[in-house]
Amino acid sequence: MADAYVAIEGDRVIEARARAPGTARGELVFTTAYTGYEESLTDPSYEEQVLTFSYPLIGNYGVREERFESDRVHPRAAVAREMTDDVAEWLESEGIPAVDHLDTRDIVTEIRDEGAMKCGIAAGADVTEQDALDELHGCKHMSDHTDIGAQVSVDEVEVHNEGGDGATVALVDCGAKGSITESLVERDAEVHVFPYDASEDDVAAVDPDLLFISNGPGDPENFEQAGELVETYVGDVPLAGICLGQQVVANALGGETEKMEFGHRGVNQPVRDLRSNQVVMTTQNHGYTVADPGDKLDVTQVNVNDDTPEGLENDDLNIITRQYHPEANPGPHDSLGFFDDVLGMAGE
Ligand SMILES: NC(=O)CC[C@H](N)C(=O)O
Repeated sequence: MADAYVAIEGDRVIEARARAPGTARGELVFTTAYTGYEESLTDPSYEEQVLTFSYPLIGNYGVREERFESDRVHPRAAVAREMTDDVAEWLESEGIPAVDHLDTRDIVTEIRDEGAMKCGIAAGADVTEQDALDELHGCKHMSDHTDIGAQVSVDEVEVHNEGGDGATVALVDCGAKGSITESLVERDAEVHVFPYDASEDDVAAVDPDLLFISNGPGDPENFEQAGELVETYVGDVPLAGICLGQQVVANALGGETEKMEFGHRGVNQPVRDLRSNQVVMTTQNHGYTVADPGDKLDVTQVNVNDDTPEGLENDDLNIITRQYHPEANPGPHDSLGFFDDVLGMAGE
């Protein structure tokens, strides 16, 4: 008998097996990644989402903290065809409901047909279908999480590699993956991690060589202050952005973003560089995209599958942004050169 339920839009309820108990709600999305479940589950970009793994077995190489991208699990719940005890126990210890033994192909097909949708989850011995439906009915649209930055950002400035020989980077933490800081520190940068709502004066105090807007959850339009920093510094300081960072930069410089039908999440998204004509395989996790880059930014890279902008640049203003995750955890590592390029703009 089922001891877990997933309720999706249209009030359809799917039966499952509870792997970690509890109730939760969030935007139902899927990733096609076959490795990197620890990285995905600790990626702050998944805040307020319920993550379905389309790969049928999740957890076959254990759970190791060194692969975490932040200090907690961010999706509100996890859904898999089969989840190992390691992962289930980890999620239970984090208080995150998890379910398996359901047809994840069915869920993926539903999302592909109908788009990313709200869902409710109830798992554990005492739950009912109605508990999952109640969660579904209480679920908000992603864009309505207007202060989502506060849920994922540092509260105070953190400095990494103080006194480092390289560039001074102001990284605006909109929900940054830890490996972005690591990639910069590995290249000798002194990284000042700022709260998502840092002011112009906060940033000016460190006299940065590079302003870097991180990845993060939800709608980029809800990160107004980061956009204001971009408007303030454009032309004076080189600018870089990853994922939500690309979207924030585009919005701030006269472009526009929009919600995609179900987004890109996985580790084998092909991206073509329009200048070199080279294709790289990339890690991705986004549900919004740049619909119009505005007149200050050129689209320099596109997704091979659907032509959406994957890279925006302005050589005169020293701006490079990427929609995918060049820090590449869990990989593939094709695009790590991005960090050399952005630090190159900063004079390194
Ligand atoms: N990984 C990210 O930064 C995601 C960006 C944004 N929240 C989106 O879904 O498009």
